[in-house]
Amino acid sequence: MVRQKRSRTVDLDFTLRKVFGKSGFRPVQREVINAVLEGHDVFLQAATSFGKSLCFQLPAVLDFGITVVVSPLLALMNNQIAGLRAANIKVATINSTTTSAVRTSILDDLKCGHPLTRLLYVTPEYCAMDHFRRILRVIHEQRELARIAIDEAHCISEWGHDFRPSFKELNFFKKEFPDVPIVCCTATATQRVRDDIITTLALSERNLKMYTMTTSRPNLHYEIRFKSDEVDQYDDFISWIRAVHGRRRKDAARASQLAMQDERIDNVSGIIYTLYRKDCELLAARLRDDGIGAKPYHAGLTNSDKDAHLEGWVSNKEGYDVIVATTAFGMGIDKENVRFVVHWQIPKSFEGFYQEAGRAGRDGKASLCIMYYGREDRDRAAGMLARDQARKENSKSNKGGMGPATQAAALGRAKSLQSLIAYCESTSACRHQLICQYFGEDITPECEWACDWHKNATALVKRKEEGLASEEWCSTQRERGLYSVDDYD
Ligand SMILES: Nc1ncnc2c1ncn2[C@@H]1O[C@H](COP(=O)(O)OP(=O)(O)OP(=O)(O)O)[C@@H](O)[C@H]1O
Repeated sequence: MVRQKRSRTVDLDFTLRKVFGKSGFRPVQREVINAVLEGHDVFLQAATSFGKSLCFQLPAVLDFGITVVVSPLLALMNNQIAGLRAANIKVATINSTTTSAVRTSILDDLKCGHPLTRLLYVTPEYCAMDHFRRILRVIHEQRELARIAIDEAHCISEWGHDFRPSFKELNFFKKEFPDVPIVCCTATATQRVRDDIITTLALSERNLKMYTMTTSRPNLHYEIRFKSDEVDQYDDFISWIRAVHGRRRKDAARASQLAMQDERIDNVSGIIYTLYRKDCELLAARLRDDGIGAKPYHAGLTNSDKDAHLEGWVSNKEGYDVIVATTAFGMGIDKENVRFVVHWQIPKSFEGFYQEAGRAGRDGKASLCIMYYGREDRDRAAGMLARDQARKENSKSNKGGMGPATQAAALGRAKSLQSLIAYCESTSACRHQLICQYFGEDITPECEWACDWHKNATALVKRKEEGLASEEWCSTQRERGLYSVDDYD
Protein backbone atom coordinates (compact mmCIF):
# COMPACT_ATOMS: atom_id res chain seq x y z
CA MET A 1 0.00 0.00 0.00
CA VAL A 2 1.48 3.36 -1.07
CA ARG A 3 1.57 5.80 1.80
CA GLN A 4 0.13 9.23 1.42
CA LYS A 5 2.62 11.71 -0.01
CA ARG A 6 3.53 14.52 2.33
CA SER A 7 5.68 17.55 1.91
CA ARG A 8 9.05 16.56 3.26
CA THR A 9 11.55 18.58 1.25
CA VAL A 10 12.67 20.47 4.32
CA ASP A 11 12.99 17.27 6.39
CA LEU A 12 15.02 15.55 3.70
CA ASP A 13 17.51 18.36 3.22
CA PHE A 14 17.75 19.04 6.92
CA THR A 15 18.42 15.38 7.76
CA LEU A 16 20.94 15.07 4.94
CA ARG A 17 22.94 17.97 6.30
CA LYS A 18 22.41 17.62 10.01
CA VAL A 19 22.66 13.85 10.44
CA PHE A 20 24.65 12.68 7.42
CA GLY A 21 26.80 15.78 7.04
CA LYS A 22 26.30 16.02 3.26
CA SER A 23 25.64 19.29 1.52
CA GLY A 24 23.30 18.06 -1.21
CA PHE A 25 21.79 15.02 -2.87
CA ARG A 26 23.48 13.34 -5.76
CA PRO A 27 21.42 12.97 -8.94
CA VAL A 28 18.37 10.72 -8.49
CA GLN A 29 18.95 10.09 -4.76
CA ARG A 30 16.13 12.42 -3.74
CA GLU A 31 13.73 10.74 -6.14
CA VAL A 32 14.61 7.28 -4.86
CA ILE A 33 14.34 8.38 -1.22
CA ASN A 34 10.91 9.87 -1.87
CA ALA A 35 9.75 6.61 -3.44
CA VAL A 36 11.07 4.73 -0.40
CA LEU A 37 9.29 7.08 2.00
CA GLU A 38 6.05 6.77 0.02
CA GLY A 39 6.11 3.06 0.75
CA HIS A 40 6.98 1.66 -2.66
CA ASP A 41 9.05 -1.43 -3.13
CA VAL A 42 12.18 -0.05 -4.75
CA PHE A 43 14.79 -1.71 -6.94
CA LEU A 44 17.86 0.48 -7.17
CA GLN A 45 20.67 -0.48 -9.49
CA ALA A 46 23.44 2.07 -9.77
CA ALA A 47 27.20 2.22 -10.16
CA THR A 48 29.54 1.38 -7.31
CA SER A 49 29.90 4.42 -4.99
CA PHE A 50 26.69 6.01 -6.29
CA GLY A 51 25.45 6.41 -2.70
CA LYS A 52 22.81 3.68 -2.64
CA SER A 53 23.03 3.10 1.12
CA LEU A 54 21.80 6.62 1.83
CA CYS A 55 18.59 5.72 -0.03
CA PHE A 56 17.54 3.42 2.81
CA GLN A 57 19.57 4.96 5.65
CA LEU A 58 18.06 8.43 5.39
CA PRO A 59 14.44 7.17 5.33
CA ALA A 60 15.30 4.98 8.33
CA VAL A 61 16.33 8.06 10.29
CA LEU A 62 13.49 10.25 9.10
CA ASP A 63 10.59 7.85 9.17
CA PHE A 64 9.26 6.06 12.18
CA GLY A 65 9.75 2.35 12.87
CA ILE A 66 12.75 0.13 12.28
CA THR A 67 14.55 -0.71 9.02
CA VAL A 68 15.95 -4.22 8.84
CA VAL A 69 18.98 -4.30 6.55
CA VAL A 70 19.93 -7.67 5.11
CA SER A 71 23.61 -7.68 4.27
CA PRO A 72 25.76 -10.55 2.96
CA LEU A 73 29.19 -9.86 4.46
CA LEU A 74 30.46 -9.04 7.94
CA ALA A 75 33.08 -6.59 6.67
CA LEU A 76 30.41 -4.71 4.78
CA MET A 77 28.08 -4.56 7.80
CA ASN A 78 30.85 -3.36 10.08
CA ASN A 79 31.98 -0.75 7.57
CA GLN A 80 28.46 0.74 7.28
CA ILE A 81 27.75 0.51 10.99
CA ALA A 82 30.92 2.40 11.86
CA GLY A 83 29.80 5.25 9.58
CA LEU A 84 26.29 5.36 11.06
CA ARG A 85 27.55 5.28 14.65
CA ALA A 86 29.88 8.17 13.87
CA ALA A 87 26.74 10.09 12.86
CA ASN A 88 25.07 9.17 16.18
CA ILE A 89 22.42 7.03 14.54
CA LYS A 90 20.97 4.24 16.65
CA VAL A 91 22.16 1.21 14.70
CA ALA A 92 22.71 -2.40 15.71
CA THR A 93 23.83 -5.67 14.21
CA ILE A 94 23.34 -9.26 15.16
CA ASN A 95 25.84 -11.56 13.54
CA SER A 96 28.27 -14.33 14.43
CA THR A 97 30.64 -11.87 16.10
CA THR A 98 28.05 -10.20 18.36
CA THR A 99 28.72 -10.99 22.04
CA SER A 100 25.86 -12.55 23.97
CA ALA A 101 25.49 -9.50 26.27
CA VAL A 102 25.15 -7.16 23.29
CA ARG A 103 22.80 -9.57 21.53
CA THR A 104 20.56 -9.75 24.61
CA SER A 105 20.32 -5.99 24.89
CA ILE A 106 19.49 -5.62 21.17
CA LEU A 107 16.86 -8.34 21.36
CA ASP A 108 15.32 -6.74 24.46
CA ASP A 109 14.96 -3.50 22.53
CA LEU A 110 13.32 -5.34 19.62
CA LYS A 111 11.03 -7.53 21.71
CA CYS A 112 9.23 -4.59 23.23
CA GLY A 113 7.71 -4.00 19.77
CA HIS A 114 8.68 -0.32 19.75
CA PRO A 115 12.42 -0.49 19.17
CA LEU A 116 14.65 2.51 19.61
CA THR A 117 17.01 0.96 17.06
CA ARG A 118 16.59 2.74 13.70
CA LEU A 119 18.55 0.27 11.57
CA LEU A 120 19.26 -3.37 12.33
CA TYR A 121 21.88 -5.13 10.17
CA VAL A 122 21.50 -8.90 9.88
CA THR A 123 22.54 -11.73 7.58
CA PRO A 124 20.00 -13.64 5.46
CA GLU A 125 20.78 -16.68 7.64
CA TYR A 126 19.63 -14.79 10.73
CA CYS A 127 16.40 -13.82 8.95
CA ALA A 128 15.66 -17.54 8.57
CA MET A 129 15.72 -18.13 12.35
CA ASP A 130 12.43 -18.76 14.09
CA HIS A 131 13.14 -16.64 17.13
CA PHE A 132 14.02 -13.63 14.95
CA ARG A 133 10.92 -14.12 12.83
CA ARG A 134 8.80 -14.20 16.01
CA ILE A 135 10.30 -10.89 17.09
CA LEU A 136 9.65 -9.37 13.66
CA ARG A 137 5.98 -10.39 14.00
CA VAL A 138 5.74 -8.52 17.31
CA ILE A 139 7.29 -5.40 15.78
CA HIS A 140 5.01 -5.67 12.77
CA GLU A 141 1.92 -5.97 14.96
CA GLN A 142 2.94 -2.69 16.57
CA ARG A 143 3.22 -1.19 13.04
CA GLU A 144 6.87 -0.46 13.66
CA LEU A 145 8.43 -2.61 10.93
CA ALA A 146 9.09 0.28 8.54
CA ARG A 147 10.85 -1.54 5.71
CA ILE A 148 13.35 -4.20 4.71
CA ALA A 149 16.47 -3.14 2.83
CA ILE A 150 18.40 -5.80 0.95
CA ASP A 151 21.90 -4.58 0.26
CA GLU A 152 23.90 -6.26 -2.52
CA ALA A 153 20.64 -7.82 -3.68
CA HIS A 154 22.31 -9.64 -6.60
CA CYS A 155 23.50 -12.17 -3.98
CA ILE A 156 19.92 -13.51 -3.94
CA SER A 157 20.47 -14.74 -7.46
CA GLU A 158 24.20 -15.45 -7.34
CA TRP A 159 24.26 -17.36 -4.07
CA GLY A 160 20.63 -18.10 -3.17
CA HIS A 161 20.35 -21.06 -5.52
CA ASP A 162 23.20 -22.98 -3.98
CA PHE A 163 25.66 -22.17 -1.25
CA ARG A 164 23.61 -19.62 0.72
CA PRO A 165 20.02 -20.84 0.35
CA SER A 166 18.85 -18.39 3.06
CA PHE A 167 18.93 -15.69 0.39
CA LYS A 168 16.09 -17.49 -1.36
CA GLU A 169 14.15 -17.71 1.89
CA LEU A 170 13.98 -13.93 2.04
CA ASN A 171 10.66 -14.47 0.25
CA PHE A 172 9.41 -14.87 3.83
CA PHE A 173 9.12 -11.08 4.13
CA LYS A 174 6.45 -10.59 1.47
CA LYS A 175 4.64 -13.77 2.52
CA GLU A 176 4.32 -12.67 6.14
CA PHE A 177 4.36 -8.89 5.82
CA PRO A 178 2.95 -8.01 2.39
CA ASP A 179 2.43 -4.39 3.44
CA VAL A 180 6.09 -3.84 4.46
CA PRO A 181 8.08 -2.33 1.59
CA ILE A 182 11.34 -3.84 0.39
CA VAL A 183 14.24 -1.82 -0.98
CA CYS A 184 16.79 -3.73 -3.07
CA CYS A 185 20.17 -2.19 -3.84
CA THR A 186 22.83 -3.53 -6.16
CA ALA A 187 25.55 -2.32 -8.50
CA THR A 188 25.72 -5.48 -10.53
CA ALA A 189 22.67 -7.13 -12.00
CA THR A 190 22.07 -8.29 -15.52
CA GLN A 191 18.45 -8.50 -16.74
CA ARG A 192 18.33 -12.19 -15.74
CA VAL A 193 19.52 -11.40 -12.23
CA ARG A 194 17.04 -8.50 -11.85
CA ASP A 195 14.15 -10.75 -12.90
CA ASP A 196 15.32 -13.50 -10.58
CA ILE A 197 15.49 -11.12 -7.58
CA ILE A 198 12.02 -9.70 -8.24
CA THR A 199 10.49 -13.17 -8.63
CA THR A 200 12.27 -14.60 -5.59
CA LEU A 201 11.16 -11.76 -3.33
CA ALA A 202 7.67 -11.72 -4.89
CA LEU A 203 7.78 -7.97 -5.49
CA SER A 204 4.58 -6.91 -7.19
CA GLU A 205 4.88 -4.76 -10.31
CA ARG A 206 2.02 -2.57 -9.10
CA ASN A 207 3.97 -1.18 -6.19
CA LEU A 208 7.50 -1.50 -7.55
CA LYS A 209 9.64 1.44 -8.63
CA MET A 210 12.67 0.45 -10.68
CA TYR A 211 15.73 2.68 -10.94
CA THR A 212 18.42 1.32 -13.21
CA MET A 213 21.26 3.73 -13.68
CA THR A 214 24.53 3.46 -15.56
CA THR A 215 27.36 1.34 -14.19
CA SER A 216 29.88 3.75 -15.69
CA ARG A 217 32.60 5.14 -13.38
CA PRO A 218 34.43 7.73 -15.51
CA ASN A 219 37.07 8.50 -12.87
CA LEU A 220 38.35 4.91 -12.86
CA HIS A 221 41.23 4.19 -15.24
CA TYR A 222 41.05 0.59 -16.40
CA GLU A 223 44.16 -1.16 -17.58
CA ILE A 224 45.10 -4.74 -18.41
CA ARG A 225 48.71 -5.77 -17.83
CA PHE A 226 49.44 -8.93 -19.77
CA LYS A 227 51.54 -11.62 -18.15
CA SER A 228 52.52 -15.25 -18.35
CA ASP A 229 53.65 -17.76 -15.73
CA GLU A 230 57.22 -17.13 -16.92
CA VAL A 231 57.26 -13.62 -15.50
CA ASP A 232 56.93 -12.48 -11.89
CA GLN A 233 54.57 -9.50 -12.07
CA TYR A 234 55.73 -8.41 -8.62
CA ASP A 235 58.60 -6.42 -10.17
CA ASP A 236 56.18 -4.53 -12.38
CA PHE A 237 53.93 -3.68 -9.44
CA ILE A 238 56.67 -2.64 -7.04
CA SER A 239 58.27 -0.38 -9.67
CA TRP A 240 54.89 1.20 -10.30
CA ILE A 241 54.10 1.93 -6.65
CA ARG A 242 57.60 3.20 -5.97
CA ALA A 243 57.29 5.53 -8.95
CA VAL A 244 54.01 6.86 -7.50
CA HIS A 245 55.67 7.50 -4.13
CA GLY A 246 58.63 9.09 -5.92
CA ARG A 247 56.41 11.50 -7.86
CA ARG A 248 54.64 12.58 -4.67
CA ARG A 249 57.99 13.15 -2.99
CA LYS A 250 59.49 15.11 -5.89
CA ASP A 251 56.50 17.38 -6.39
CA ALA A 252 57.32 20.01 -3.75
CA ALA A 253 53.84 21.57 -3.80
CA ARG A 254 52.17 18.18 -3.39
CA ALA A 255 54.59 17.14 -0.65
CA SER A 256 53.96 20.29 1.38
CA GLN A 257 50.20 19.99 0.83
CA LEU A 258 50.36 16.44 2.18
CA ALA A 259 52.44 17.58 5.15
CA MET A 260 49.91 20.32 5.93
CA GLN A 261 47.09 17.78 5.87
CA ASP A 262 49.17 15.56 8.14
CA GLU A 263 49.30 12.90 5.43
CA ARG A 264 52.20 10.61 4.63
CA ILE A 265 53.86 10.54 1.20
CA ASP A 266 53.54 6.77 1.10
CA ASN A 267 49.89 6.65 2.10
CA VAL A 268 48.77 5.68 -1.37
CA SER A 269 45.82 3.62 -0.31
CA GLY A 270 45.01 0.54 -2.34
CA ILE A 271 43.76 -3.02 -2.52
CA ILE A 272 45.33 -6.00 -4.24
CA TYR A 273 42.95 -8.88 -4.89
CA THR A 274 44.29 -12.40 -5.13
CA LEU A 275 42.33 -15.61 -5.68
CA TYR A 276 44.33 -17.66 -3.20
CA ARG A 277 44.81 -17.23 0.51
CA LYS A 278 48.45 -18.27 0.35
CA ASP A 279 49.20 -15.54 -2.22
CA CYS A 280 47.53 -13.08 0.07
CA GLU A 281 49.86 -13.80 2.98
CA LEU A 282 53.01 -14.15 0.83
CA LEU A 283 52.41 -11.02 -1.19
CA ALA A 284 51.63 -8.89 1.87
CA ALA A 285 54.83 -10.14 3.54
CA ARG A 286 56.90 -9.52 0.42
CA LEU A 287 55.58 -5.97 0.14
CA ARG A 288 56.33 -5.32 3.80
CA ASP A 289 59.90 -6.54 3.23
CA ASP A 290 60.13 -3.93 0.49
CA GLY A 291 58.91 -1.16 2.78
CA ILE A 292 55.27 -1.03 1.66
CA GLY A 293 52.73 -1.07 4.51
CA ALA A 294 50.66 -4.09 3.48
CA LYS A 295 48.32 -6.37 5.42
CA PRO A 296 46.45 -9.51 4.38
CA TYR A 297 42.69 -9.97 4.62
CA HIS A 298 41.07 -13.36 4.02
CA ALA A 299 38.56 -15.73 5.56
CA GLY A 300 41.28 -17.75 7.29
CA LEU A 301 42.35 -14.89 9.60
CA THR A 302 40.89 -14.50 13.06
CA ASN A 303 38.07 -11.96 13.40
CA SER A 304 40.27 -9.74 15.53
CA ASP A 305 43.05 -9.71 12.89
CA LYS A 306 40.53 -8.96 10.16
CA ASP A 307 39.00 -6.13 12.19
CA ALA A 308 42.42 -4.69 13.03
CA HIS A 309 43.57 -4.78 9.40
CA LEU A 310 40.35 -3.22 8.13
CA GLU A 311 40.37 -0.54 10.82
CA GLY A 312 44.04 0.32 10.26
CA TRP A 313 43.48 0.63 6.53
CA VAL A 314 40.30 2.70 6.87
CA SER A 315 42.02 5.09 9.27
CA ASN A 316 45.14 5.44 7.03
CA LYS A 317 47.38 4.10 9.78
CA GLU A 318 51.04 3.69 8.97
CA GLY A 319 51.75 0.09 7.93
CA TYR A 320 48.20 -0.41 6.61
CA ASP A 321 48.31 1.36 3.25
CA VAL A 322 47.66 -1.67 1.09
CA ILE A 323 45.26 -4.50 1.82
CA VAL A 324 46.03 -7.76 0.06
CA ALA A 325 42.69 -9.52 0.02
CA THR A 326 40.64 -12.36 -1.29
CA THR A 327 37.03 -11.79 -2.20
CA ALA A 328 36.22 -11.92 1.54
CA PHE A 329 36.94 -8.18 1.24
CA GLY A 330 34.98 -6.70 -1.58
CA MET A 331 31.41 -5.71 -1.97
CA GLY A 332 30.30 -2.52 -0.36
CA ILE A 333 33.53 -1.56 1.41
CA ASP A 334 33.55 2.21 1.43
CA LYS A 335 36.76 4.20 1.84
CA GLU A 336 37.05 7.43 -0.03
CA ASN A 337 40.75 7.70 -0.91
CA VAL A 338 41.48 4.29 -2.46
CA ARG A 339 43.81 5.27 -5.31
CA PHE A 340 44.30 1.85 -6.85
CA VAL A 341 42.80 -1.60 -7.06
CA VAL A 342 44.92 -4.36 -8.51
CA HIS A 343 43.70 -7.80 -9.55
CA TRP A 344 46.68 -10.09 -9.18
CA GLN A 345 44.87 -12.69 -11.31
CA ILE A 346 41.67 -12.69 -13.30
CA PRO A 347 38.77 -13.06 -10.85
CA LYS A 348 36.03 -15.63 -11.37
CA SER A 349 33.27 -13.30 -12.52
CA PHE A 350 32.65 -10.04 -14.31
CA GLU A 351 30.51 -8.90 -11.40
CA GLY A 352 33.31 -9.64 -8.93
CA PHE A 353 35.77 -7.67 -11.04
CA TYR A 354 33.44 -4.66 -11.33
CA GLN A 355 32.53 -4.73 -7.62
CA GLU A 356 36.14 -4.98 -6.51
CA ALA A 357 37.46 -2.37 -8.94
CA GLY A 358 34.61 -0.18 -7.68
CA ARG A 359 36.33 0.20 -4.29
CA ALA A 360 38.66 2.69 -6.01
CA GLY A 361 38.08 6.41 -6.43
CA ARG A 362 34.98 6.77 -4.28
CA ASP A 363 35.91 10.41 -3.68
CA GLY A 364 35.47 10.99 -7.42
CA LYS A 365 39.21 11.49 -8.02
CA ALA A 366 41.09 9.61 -10.74
CA SER A 367 42.14 6.14 -9.60
CA LEU A 368 43.76 3.20 -11.29
CA CYS A 369 42.32 -0.29 -11.73
CA ILE A 370 44.95 -2.70 -12.99
CA MET A 371 44.32 -6.32 -13.84
CA TYR A 372 47.24 -8.69 -14.39
CA TYR A 373 45.88 -11.09 -16.96
CA GLY A 374 47.56 -14.30 -18.05
CA ARG A 375 46.08 -17.17 -20.03
CA GLU A 376 47.39 -19.69 -17.51
CA ASP A 377 45.42 -17.87 -14.79
CA ARG A 378 42.42 -17.81 -17.10
CA ASP A 379 42.58 -21.61 -17.32
CA ARG A 380 42.95 -21.86 -13.56
CA ALA A 381 39.88 -19.65 -13.02
CA ALA A 382 37.89 -21.79 -15.46
CA GLY A 383 39.09 -24.91 -13.61
CA MET A 384 37.92 -23.45 -10.28
CA LEU A 385 34.53 -22.65 -11.69
CA ALA A 386 34.13 -26.15 -13.11
CA ARG A 387 35.19 -27.67 -9.79
CA ASP A 388 32.75 -25.43 -7.85
CA GLN A 389 30.01 -26.47 -10.23
CA ALA A 390 30.74 -30.17 -9.84
CA ARG A 391 30.67 -29.77 -6.04
CA LYS A 392 27.29 -28.08 -6.20
CA GLU A 393 25.85 -30.74 -8.49
CA ASN A 394 27.03 -33.45 -6.12
CA SER A 395 25.87 -31.69 -2.97
CA LYS A 396 23.06 -33.19 -0.90
CA SER A 397 20.65 -30.37 -1.67
CA ASN A 398 20.92 -31.15 -5.39
CA LYS A 399 20.39 -34.90 -5.12
CA GLY A 400 17.07 -34.58 -6.95
CA GLY A 401 18.76 -32.72 -9.83
CA MET A 402 19.22 -29.00 -10.30
CA GLY A 403 16.09 -26.88 -10.71
CA PRO A 404 15.78 -24.41 -13.62
CA ALA A 405 16.80 -21.40 -11.50
CA THR A 406 19.90 -23.24 -10.25
CA GLN A 407 20.80 -24.23 -13.79
CA ALA A 408 20.30 -20.66 -15.01
CA ALA A 409 22.54 -19.39 -12.19
CA ALA A 410 25.25 -21.92 -13.18
CA LEU A 411 25.02 -20.84 -16.80
CA GLY A 412 25.14 -17.20 -15.70
CA ARG A 413 28.40 -17.84 -13.83
CA ALA A 414 30.01 -19.50 -16.84
CA LYS A 415 28.93 -16.65 -19.11
CA SER A 416 30.20 -14.11 -16.65
CA LEU A 417 33.73 -15.57 -16.67
CA GLN A 418 33.66 -15.90 -20.47
CA SER A 419 32.71 -12.22 -20.76
CA LEU A 420 35.50 -11.22 -18.40
CA ILE A 421 38.01 -13.21 -20.46
CA ALA A 422 36.74 -11.47 -23.61
CA TYR A 423 37.15 -8.12 -21.81
CA CYS A 424 40.77 -8.93 -20.95
CA GLU A 425 41.62 -10.21 -24.42
CA SER A 426 39.99 -7.26 -26.18
CA THR A 427 42.27 -4.74 -27.87
CA SER A 428 39.62 -3.07 -29.99
CA ALA A 429 37.24 -1.25 -27.66
CA CYS A 430 37.07 1.11 -24.74
CA ARG A 431 37.09 -0.74 -21.40
CA HIS A 432 34.29 1.47 -20.02
CA GLN A 433 32.22 0.59 -23.07
CA LEU A 434 32.84 -3.14 -22.58
CA ILE A 435 31.72 -2.93 -18.95
CA CYS A 436 28.51 -1.08 -19.83
CA GLN A 437 27.82 -3.61 -22.60
CA TYR A 438 28.14 -6.50 -20.18
CA PHE A 439 25.49 -4.99 -17.93
CA GLY A 440 23.19 -4.48 -20.93
CA GLU A 441 23.60 -0.72 -21.30
CA ASP A 442 23.26 0.70 -24.75
CA ILE A 443 25.31 3.86 -24.23
CA THR A 444 28.72 5.29 -25.06
CA PRO A 445 30.15 6.02 -21.62
CA GLU A 446 32.48 8.91 -20.95
CA CYS A 447 36.17 7.94 -21.17
CA GLU A 448 38.68 10.78 -21.07
CA TRP A 449 41.79 8.70 -21.77
CA ALA A 450 40.63 6.57 -18.86
CA CYS A 451 41.46 3.16 -20.30
CA ASP A 452 44.44 1.50 -21.93
CA TRP A 453 42.67 1.31 -25.32
CA HIS A 454 41.89 5.02 -25.38
CA LYS A 455 45.38 5.88 -24.17
CA ASN A 456 47.21 3.94 -26.87
CA ALA A 457 45.48 1.18 -28.83
CA THR A 458 48.60 0.29 -30.84
CA ALA A 459 50.72 -0.13 -27.74
CA LEU A 460 47.96 -2.25 -26.22
CA VAL A 461 48.08 -4.71 -29.14
CA LYS A 462 51.86 -4.92 -28.86
CA ARG A 463 51.81 -5.48 -25.10
CA LYS A 464 49.31 -8.27 -25.57
CA GLU A 465 51.42 -9.99 -28.24
CA GLU A 466 54.51 -9.78 -26.11
CA GLY A 467 52.97 -10.47 -22.73
CA LEU A 468 50.72 -13.50 -23.11
CA ALA A 469 51.60 -17.16 -23.44
CA SER A 470 50.41 -18.59 -26.76
CA GLU A 471 47.16 -20.55 -26.94
CA GLU A 472 49.09 -23.61 -28.23
CA TRP A 473 51.35 -23.56 -25.19
CA CYS A 474 48.40 -23.19 -22.81
CA SER A 475 46.50 -26.04 -24.37
CA THR A 476 49.42 -28.49 -24.04
CA GLN A 477 49.93 -27.40 -20.45
CA ARG A 478 46.22 -27.87 -19.77
CA GLU A 479 46.33 -31.38 -21.16
CA ARG A 480 49.18 -32.16 -18.79
CA GLY A 481 46.97 -30.98 -15.89
CA LEU A 482 49.37 -28.20 -14.94
CA TYR A 483 46.71 -25.64 -14.09
CA SER A 484 45.02 -27.51 -11.29
CA VAL A 485 44.41 -25.29 -8.30
CA ASP A 486 44.67 -25.21 -4.55
CA ASP A 487 41.81 -24.36 -2.26
CA TYR A 488 40.86 -20.74 -2.23
CA ASP A 489 38.34 -18.28 -0.78
N1 LIG B 1 24.65 13.02 -1.39
C1 LIG B 1 25.88 12.68 -1.08
N2 LIG B 1 26.86 13.62 -0.96
C2 LIG B 1 28.13 13.27 -0.66
N3 LIG B 1 28.52 12.01 -0.41
C3 LIG B 1 27.60 11.04 -0.51
C4 LIG B 1 26.24 11.30 -0.84
N4 LIG B 1 25.57 10.15 -0.85
C5 LIG B 1 26.45 9.17 -0.54
N5 LIG B 1 27.67 9.71 -0.33
C6 LIG B 1 28.91 9.00 0.02
O1 LIG B 1 29.29 8.20 -1.10
C7 LIG B 1 30.01 7.06 -0.66
C8 LIG B 1 29.46 5.84 -1.36
O2 LIG B 1 28.19 5.55 -0.87
P1 LIG B 1 27.70 4.03 -0.67
O3 LIG B 1 28.68 3.29 0.15
O4 LIG B 1 26.31 4.08 -0.25
O5 LIG B 1 27.83 3.53 -2.17
P2 LIG B 1 27.06 2.39 -2.90
O6 LIG B 1 26.23 3.00 -3.96
O7 LIG B 1 26.41 1.47 -1.92
O8 LIG B 1 28.29 1.68 -3.60
P3 LIG B 1 28.73 0.13 -3.67
O9 LIG B 1 27.76 -0.55 -4.57
O10 LIG B 1 30.08 0.23 -4.25
O11 LIG B 1 28.74 -0.36 -2.27
C9 LIG B 1 29.85 7.02 0.86
O12 LIG B 1 31.05 7.47 1.45
C10 LIG B 1 28.73 8.00 1.14
O13 LIG B 1 28.88 8.62 2.41
